[in-house]
Parts: sequence; C-alpha cells; structure tokens
Amino acid sequence: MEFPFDLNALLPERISVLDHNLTAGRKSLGRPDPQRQISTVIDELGKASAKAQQLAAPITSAPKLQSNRHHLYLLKEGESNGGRGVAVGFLKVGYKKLFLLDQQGAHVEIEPLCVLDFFVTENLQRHGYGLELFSYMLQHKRVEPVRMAYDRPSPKFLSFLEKHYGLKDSVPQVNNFVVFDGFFRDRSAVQHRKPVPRKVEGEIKPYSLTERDVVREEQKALPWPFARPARPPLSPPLSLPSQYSRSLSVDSSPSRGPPRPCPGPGAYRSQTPHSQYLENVTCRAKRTSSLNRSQISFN
Ligand SMILES: CC(=O)SCCNC(=O)CCNC(=O)[C@H](O)C(C)(C)COP(=O)(O)OP(=O)(O)OC[C@H]1O[C@@H](n2cnc3c(N)ncnc32)[C@H](O)[C@@H]1OP(=O)(O)O
Repeated sequence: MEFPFDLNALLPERISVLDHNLTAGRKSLGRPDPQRQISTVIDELGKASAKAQQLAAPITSAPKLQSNRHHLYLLKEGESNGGRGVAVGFLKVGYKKLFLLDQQGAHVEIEPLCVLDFFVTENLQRHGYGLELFSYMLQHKRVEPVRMAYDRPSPKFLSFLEKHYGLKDSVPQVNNFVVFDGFFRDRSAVQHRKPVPRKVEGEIKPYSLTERDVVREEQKALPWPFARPARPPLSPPLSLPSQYSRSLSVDSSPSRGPPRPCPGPGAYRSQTPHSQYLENVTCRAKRTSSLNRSQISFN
C-alpha cells in the first residue's frame, strides 16, 4: 500500500511496534506531523483489513489503537515506491479477559494475549510477510503461538497457523475465540476456575462483545435512517466446528486498560459478568477466504 509521503522517514524500522502513543520509537526529526501520517497508515490498513475479511467496519484504526492497550506491528517494504516504501501489513495483539472452556469443559477465566487483527495486502499474501510479522511479535512478546487466543480467525489465518505452527486441533468454545490443544497446559495454578453455570430460561444476552461484535453494535446504535440493517446471523463455515460463535470476553483487565474517554452506548463491552451462556447466539460477521484485489494504493 502506497502513501503520498515517505514511509521510510516515518517508520525507520522494517517492523514498527506501535502502541496507544502512535509513535514508531524515534522522535520526529522535523517531519511535519508524523502522528497524523502514522494515523493515516493505520486507518488505511485497517480499512483494507476489514474489507478483506468482509467486516462491516474496521476493527483497527488510529483512534481505536489510542484508546486501548494493544500493540500493532506494522511491516513496510522500504525499497518499493521509488524508495519511499510501501506498507505491507500489520498484526494487532492485546490482552483480553476471556471466559473459556478447558479440555474438561470447565469454565476458566483467563487473560491471554490475543491476536485481534492480522492483514497482509492482497498482492503480497503468500510471500512470507505474515510469518515475518507473526514471528517478530512472538519474540517481542516472548510467547508461544499455542498460548495465545485468536479472535474469530479467518480460514486463511487458520491455514497459516496450521502450516507454520502446527496448530490444528482447537478446544471447543462457546464464543468467537479459538484456542488450541496445549493452551491450558500448566495453567491450572494461576487460573481462577469457575463452575459452569446452569443455563437460565428466558432471554439470553451477551455480557461482553468482541471487537468485531462491537463494530456491529456501533452500527446498530445509529438512529434511523442512518442505521444500516444488520446482516442476518450466519451459520459457521461448514469446515469449522460450532465453537466459532460469540465471545465471552470481558475486555482488557482494568490494570492493563488505559484511561478511556467516556464510551458511547454499546461502544465497549459490559464489565458485569453474567451467568448465562450464549449458546444460541451466533450473531456474527462473515469472513471471506479471499478477495481478488489488485495492489491497494492510497493517494
Ligand atoms: C484474528 C484475525 O486477525 S483473523 C484475520 C486474518 N486476516 C485475514 O484473513 C485477511 C486476509 N489474509 C491475510 O491478510 C493473509 O493471508 C494472512 C495475514 C492471514 C497471512 O499472511 P501471508 O503473508 O499471506 O502469510 P505467509 O505468506 O507468511 O504464509 C502463507 C500461508 O498462509 C496461509 N494463507 C495465506 N493466504 C492464503 C490464501 N489465500 N488461502 C489459503 N491460505 C492462505 C496458507 O497457509 C499459506 O501457506 P501456503 O501458501 O503454503 O498454502
């Protein structure tokens, strides 16, 4: 993805690690408003990622990064675009407090590092850039892929995880997060286990939403005539097991979350744990396995 400014001057490293400060390590060297340009890069990549995944709206943007304790790894290719560089893709991770089911079906409250968004521009996919980003993140976070949770991974990402890390067998969940065999190994000492609550009759409401669901809630919150009709709930892809439904995430823990400016209705997950499952709730956005787009250029 090309930009009308010098990416190499903006992002000196091949992979930049960005957080809520939107800085790429080095201070501005007299460049005009580097933060605004970094925001543009993040916003455009976020939009392209959402489009590639057929999400209703981006789950990655500069304002979202500024209001969360996430890390965004941004990969550039410095030689291209007449030496000004192109943005190749990004990987966004963050800690999320989740309620997961372990191998025995017991409810476990846990706060793993999660992959939240991952994108390589269409024309550069299957060239090893995704692996470069992912392995950089693993080293930076000192984590193994099997110890991470994955927020509604796309078919391409599932294939990526199996190919590069041998992650294949997942532990069934009742939410959108996917964890693989080995995730719960040696965790019992630090986990706060909870008994699985009995299902209560009546209306079943989620007590928390994934970022992907938040995007949908934000859209629903718009007044008529601005609100766009929500997509009908879709069944999980045939190749995937039934665990790919809604999440029981309760967001980042208070200790990790930065101060947030007064969220709007539905903007963030409820913090109140609910004792009900979401077994029947499969309201989810459809992902696509591929989009044949030519090289994206932003001018
Ligand atoms: C939690 C989440 O973020 S889910 C969202 C994940 N993102 C997306 O689905 C957006 C579209 N896809 C992409 O951006 C990329 O394909 C990524 C980020 C998933 C992987 O990045 P890449 O640079 O393509 O990965 P890399 O080249 O290192 O590895 C290639 C492997 O990834 C998987 N993969 C990549 N593209 C495809 C594809 N079009 N179809 C199937 N598998 C694919 C395959 O396992 C592939 O190995 P193969 O070519 O031998 O079959």
